[in-house]
Amino acid sequence: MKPPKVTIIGAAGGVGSALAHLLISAPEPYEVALIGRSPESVTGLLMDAESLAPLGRVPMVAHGGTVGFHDSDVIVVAASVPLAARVSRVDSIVGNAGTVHPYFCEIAKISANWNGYVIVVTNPVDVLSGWLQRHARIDRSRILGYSWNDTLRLRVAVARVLGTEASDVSAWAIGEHGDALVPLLSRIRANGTRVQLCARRRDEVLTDLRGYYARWGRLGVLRTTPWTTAGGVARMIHDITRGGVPDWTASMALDGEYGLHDVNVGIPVTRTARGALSAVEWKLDEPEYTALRHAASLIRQRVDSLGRL
Ligand SMILES: NC(=O)c1ccc[n+]([C@@H]2O[C@H](COP(=O)([O-])OP(=O)(O)OC[C@H]3O[C@@H](n4cnc5c(N)ncnc54)[C@H](O)[C@@H]3O)[C@@H](O)[C@H]2O)c1
Repeated sequence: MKPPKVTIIGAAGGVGSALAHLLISAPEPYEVALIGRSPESVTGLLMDAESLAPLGRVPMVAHGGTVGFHDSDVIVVAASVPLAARVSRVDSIVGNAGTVHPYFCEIAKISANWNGYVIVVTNPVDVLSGWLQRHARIDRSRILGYSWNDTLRLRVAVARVLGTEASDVSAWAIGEHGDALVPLLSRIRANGTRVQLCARRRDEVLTDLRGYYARWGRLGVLRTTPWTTAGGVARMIHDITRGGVPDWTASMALDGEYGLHDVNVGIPVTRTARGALSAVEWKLDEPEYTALRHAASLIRQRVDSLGRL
């Protein structure tokens, strides 16, 4: 059987190159097509990959292009303007919208019968995935914004206060990948058992989670978090192409879930009995609903501000 084809846009960047490396090193094979800002940036990656062969692996990786979108199983959008120190994710909206615009226009031309998926990583991720969703003919379950890092960080923060392993924690952060994040502290489980955090521990968890981006910014390194992000995207690609059951959130256009319509917000994703991906709808408490509506309203305004593709 032909391996799934993954096209990565922004392949020479931190996230793009880490993801390409994970995919070509994965136990299950992928055909990986790379698109960079310049052909040379991709040629450099291919020269690097070539020398892996004596280690026993001949990577299936090549130059990619927009003409290869229609036969890709997954298109990952991770191109961006150069990172700047201490700016919020939203500050890059105009520059990044301009960067992804030509690719989005090509994706918008893909037939509505296309069976592939788009994973948008470029920030602000909810806004850009929502912008694409508004203009592409692709089903909402097939355009996903990458927002799982917040949930992963929440699980780490909860594990820290409970003194347990992060892999034993089930906890979810939904809403915006940004300041309007909605951590669902009412749904925490550790080793399968419901956990009620005391006020002090809740504060510790929220300070840890909400302070992550600022702590990272203070390091002054012009780097995002490519290892977590590429690891998360690689897991999503695995689940998408190999029928796995998601344990992740993604920014997906809602169609009535949580009382919201036509807006991309981070929500937990599941696989239906018919195999499609769909949004999980949980009953939230009132402050969580209010926070989610606030996040949705901010995201919608920002998508509106971008106008037509
Ligand atoms: N959603 C998330 O959780 C998450 C996590 C990490 C990073 N990000 C975002 O992902 C994006 C990429 O992050 P990064 O760390 O890889 O940044 P980076 O600066 O290392 O990489 C961006 C790459 O895009 C390339 N690029 C620019 N214009 C291009 C074009 N027209 N065509 C193809 N490639 C082009 C650049 O040359 C660069 O190689 C950023 O917007 C970042 O904020 C999102």
